[in-house]
Amino acid sequence: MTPRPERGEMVPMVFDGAMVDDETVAAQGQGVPRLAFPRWRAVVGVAGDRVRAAVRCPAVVHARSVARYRVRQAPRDAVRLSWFLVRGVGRWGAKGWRWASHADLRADARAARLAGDVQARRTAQETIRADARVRWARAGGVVRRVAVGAAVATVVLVLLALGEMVAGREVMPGWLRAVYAVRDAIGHGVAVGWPWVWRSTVCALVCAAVWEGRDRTPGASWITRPDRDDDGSWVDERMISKALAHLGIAPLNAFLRGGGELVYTVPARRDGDGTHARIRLPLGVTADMVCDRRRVLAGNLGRASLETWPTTGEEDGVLDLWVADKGTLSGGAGGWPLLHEGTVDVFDGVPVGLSQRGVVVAPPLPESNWLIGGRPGQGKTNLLRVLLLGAALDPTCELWVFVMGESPDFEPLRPRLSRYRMGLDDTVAADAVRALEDLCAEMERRGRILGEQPGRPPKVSRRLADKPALGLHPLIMSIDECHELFQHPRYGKSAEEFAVRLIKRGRKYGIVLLLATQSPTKDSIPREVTRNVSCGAAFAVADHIANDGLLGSGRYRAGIRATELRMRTDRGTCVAVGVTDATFELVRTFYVPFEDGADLVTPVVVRALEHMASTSRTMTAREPIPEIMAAPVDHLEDIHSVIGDEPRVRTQVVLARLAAHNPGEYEPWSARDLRAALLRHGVHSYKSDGAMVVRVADVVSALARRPQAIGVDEDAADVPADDREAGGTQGVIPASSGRLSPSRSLRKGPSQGGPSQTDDEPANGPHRHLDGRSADSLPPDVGAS
Ligand SMILES: Nc1ncnc2c1ncn2[C@@H]1O[C@H](COP(=O)(O)OP(=O)(O)OP(=O)(O)O)[C@@H](O)[C@H]1O
Repeated sequence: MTPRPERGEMVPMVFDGAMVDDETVAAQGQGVPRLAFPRWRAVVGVAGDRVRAAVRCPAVVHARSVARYRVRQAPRDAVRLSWFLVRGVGRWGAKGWRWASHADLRADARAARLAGDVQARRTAQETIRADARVRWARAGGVVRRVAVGAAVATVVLVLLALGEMVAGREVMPGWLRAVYAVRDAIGHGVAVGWPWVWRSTVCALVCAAVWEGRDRTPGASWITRPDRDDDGSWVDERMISKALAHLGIAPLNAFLRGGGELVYTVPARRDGDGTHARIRLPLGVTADMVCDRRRVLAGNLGRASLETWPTTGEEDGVLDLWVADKGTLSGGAGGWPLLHEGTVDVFDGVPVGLSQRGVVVAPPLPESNWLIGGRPGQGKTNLLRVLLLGAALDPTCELWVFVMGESPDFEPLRPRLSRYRMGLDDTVAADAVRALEDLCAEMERRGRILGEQPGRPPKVSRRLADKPALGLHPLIMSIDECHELFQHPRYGKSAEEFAVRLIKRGRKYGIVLLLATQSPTKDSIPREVTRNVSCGAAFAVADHIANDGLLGSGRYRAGIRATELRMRTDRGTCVAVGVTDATFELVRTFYVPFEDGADLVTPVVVRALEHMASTSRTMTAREPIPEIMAAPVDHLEDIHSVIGDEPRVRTQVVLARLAAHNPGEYEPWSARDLRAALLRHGVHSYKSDGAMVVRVADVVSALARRPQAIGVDEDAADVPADDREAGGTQGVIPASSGRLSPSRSLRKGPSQGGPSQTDDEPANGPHRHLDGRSADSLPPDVGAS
């Protein structure tokens, strides 16, 4: 008995055990089987792995699933085949009866009688009679030929038999013996082959009857199709027809129920990572009716909605269907092919992503303008950055970037940009509009230069772009969050006007506009812009308005829908039009990270700059021409001129006259703007007869008081530096563009709040002088010289 432990004393617990010595251990060890042939086991293991891999390969898995399915379905198939046989014989009977009774012609005659069409009825009856006569004549001819043939054969056989009876074959001449040999061979062949002939005839008839009685419902199948629980289900015409038959479209259902068969103008065939088919739909059915039921169609085909793309073909009644292989669209596009090496020719194309077919989408930049949009955080900026990085790797491209918001997304590109502004303040909008205006002027210049070239080439080509003296290099301007610019109360209208001009006409001149927005509605992006851009890229959007705003009107109805893209899940994937010859592409964009400390953009920019430094084919090899600046507007002078000699004028009248005098500048002005402009010069407005007025004497004395510094914006001069609107990020000239000559300002700096030079700007900085004049890399107007 175990003694009871004292309270608090530690006692070891024993569960079970036995004492063993070394000999016992050695003896037990001998009983354990040892690995006699480890190498053999390794060989068997490798072979086993190979067999397992082969068994798991898709073709074998597919074959196994078909075989399993067939075995499962065998009893059902036997019953169905019997039923087909009976139904086939029945159908033959019915056909025979219709033929014998001239049922089709009689139906025509009946229809003509009901319609009261005597002539048609008479024609049908005559046709029946003539048909019957021809038939009997033909049957008589056949019977006659058979009877004559049988009689001749019988006579020949009887004569041969008699001849053989009267005289033995031995005495017959050689040729006659040969005739008897042929007769015997034929007789023998018939005796041996007859049981097989009738058996195979019966088999053929049964097969033909089963075929005749087969199920003709669309998608009906009983030979090779496994059911949908097979995870490798594929798409063929039968599956498509079956899926279409269950969409709930009444005219389509009626057509298929009536035994109609859909016409596949392009039969289902492999197309990239999916299957493509083109189907002519029956009367009363249009492709957009199918597009509207896309989710049901996807479900019927066993695919996700994003994997099923029904679109309108070349006619409304033609359905273009592309179905992705299961799961192929869920992976990203992978790394950008130019991330670590390579250069770009923008005339050949910039790789931006993979299409639904798994091929690289690389649209050329010249002759196109882009509108990129979608809900926040879906990858617009990344796509814009990829396009710009691609262009940066072409040393002949000049890049301008404007970001209408506080966002560092394009900071790493800065050294490669000729103009760069970022920020929310008005000066950024002002500079963006000025850049658009400059591009319009540049477009005119390029038009002249092209006209002077031998053969008057219609557009800028690679060859012309490579001639530095002409200054026809690709000029790419990008505006991120462009809705902010187009909706700007002061600059929006001018921005719209210039942008529309550029989009409509810049195409030929190597000038490209890249616009990105979160808000592609008709209020935020001018209609003329959405209508005329050639490339639209829509990431996940909320509704058909945004969809059509980006991709062009009617696209949603035609089934080209970015509304199907899911927020977050499909981040980086967009529906794009105009980027290839196809009606649309589902592009999984390449991702070049610039976030959370990861920056793969900078190395590409460094590479681009190094490439520019090492080649003579750069846009900076040309002589620059200065930025064409907006003419300064002298508000006080303008106010004075519209007041004229009147002692005092109501502010509303001053505003109206100013708007008439310079609509671009003053149309957006409100009474508050006018008051602020006057106050900057110490001029107050007063109330007189219940209305606010401006007195001419005050304006004249303010004019006399103000400094006469030439080239200094007097508004800015009146305002203490600290009170001025914070300037956005200044534009910079690429580091490698040190050859730029000093600017030759055509006009004076901006009218108000022009960006001031900041201390932290790089030495080669924006090259913008304090008087608002700046250099840029546009070439000189050689056409004018
Ligand atoms: N092609 C892509 N592949 C993988 N992830 C991507 C891709 N494009 C974008 N993303 C992810 O989506 C995030 C948002 O991307 P991006 O900033 O380009 O979106 P956005 O639409 O411009 O957003 P916002 O409208 O807020 O500016 C990125 O930080 C990145 O994580």
